[in-house]
Amino acid sequence: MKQDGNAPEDPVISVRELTRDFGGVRAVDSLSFDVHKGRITGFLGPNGAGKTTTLRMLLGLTRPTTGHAHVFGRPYGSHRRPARRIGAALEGTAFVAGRSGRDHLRCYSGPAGCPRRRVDELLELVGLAEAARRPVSGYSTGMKQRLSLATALLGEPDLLVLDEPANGLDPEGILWLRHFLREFVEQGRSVLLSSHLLREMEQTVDDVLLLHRGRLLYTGSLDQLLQRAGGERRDLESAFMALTGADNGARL
Ligand SMILES: Nc1ncnc2c1ncn2[C@@H]1O[C@H](COP(=O)(O)OP(=O)(O)OP(=O)(O)O)[C@@H](O)[C@H]1O
Repeated sequence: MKQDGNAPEDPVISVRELTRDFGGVRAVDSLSFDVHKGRITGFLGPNGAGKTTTLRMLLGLTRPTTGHAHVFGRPYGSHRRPARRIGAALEGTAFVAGRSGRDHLRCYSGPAGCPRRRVDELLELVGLAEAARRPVSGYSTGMKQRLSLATALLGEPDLLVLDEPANGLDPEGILWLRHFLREFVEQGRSVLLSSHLLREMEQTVDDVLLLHRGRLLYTGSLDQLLQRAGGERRDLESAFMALTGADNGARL
């Protein structure tokens, strides 16, 4: 039976021929891919590859030049209560400097349809309970990442869309994030995360969308990509280099 336009076998995200130009610059070039339920999908590529622009189009924040991006079978903006289905944390989230982490979450809890008591549960979950009453201006980058994640979780979404969630996290934080995301998808939910940190993501993702200069180089499982990479070092960086040509100056 179809639910909200999305049968179990349907992709959680479907992107078709998605393109975005900024003036003369083609930031995203004819992307087509699907993201599947119960998987952690890594949207990977070097700085400037077009990851953030794509995620912004997915979330209805940037208009595509052509093509479309659907979440649960329809554009993000046409969901009645998007935060109940899709939790998003994009880079550069603005926080009101003097506001505490707890008050930040409380402000967003109403629009997300979340009871206020859940705010304290979420602060505990992301490891910010002790810092909850301190102003966000005093938070480290990693603490802000945790707060962004908690904000994305307010609506108890089925899908998390995270832009560079590992940035600013220390090794312990990255390990924590990895475990958290694994538990999240084991509940039948899904994650799309962007990152330029290929080594970190190799330990985290199930599926890979490899992006370079706005174009998709690979879409499929991490295992298949590593198999294809061949060579002595079967890792994501080598696979990326093999797909782009090792001497093309791509910076990771
Ligand atoms: N608002 C904008 N105006 C003009 N150019 C833009 C704009 N947003 C992005 N771009 C350009 O589009 C390209 C892709 O940028 P984007 O931020 O999507 O890449 P990214 O893969 O997310 O990079 P990073 O890992 O550095 O965040 C870059 O060349 C960038 O300069």
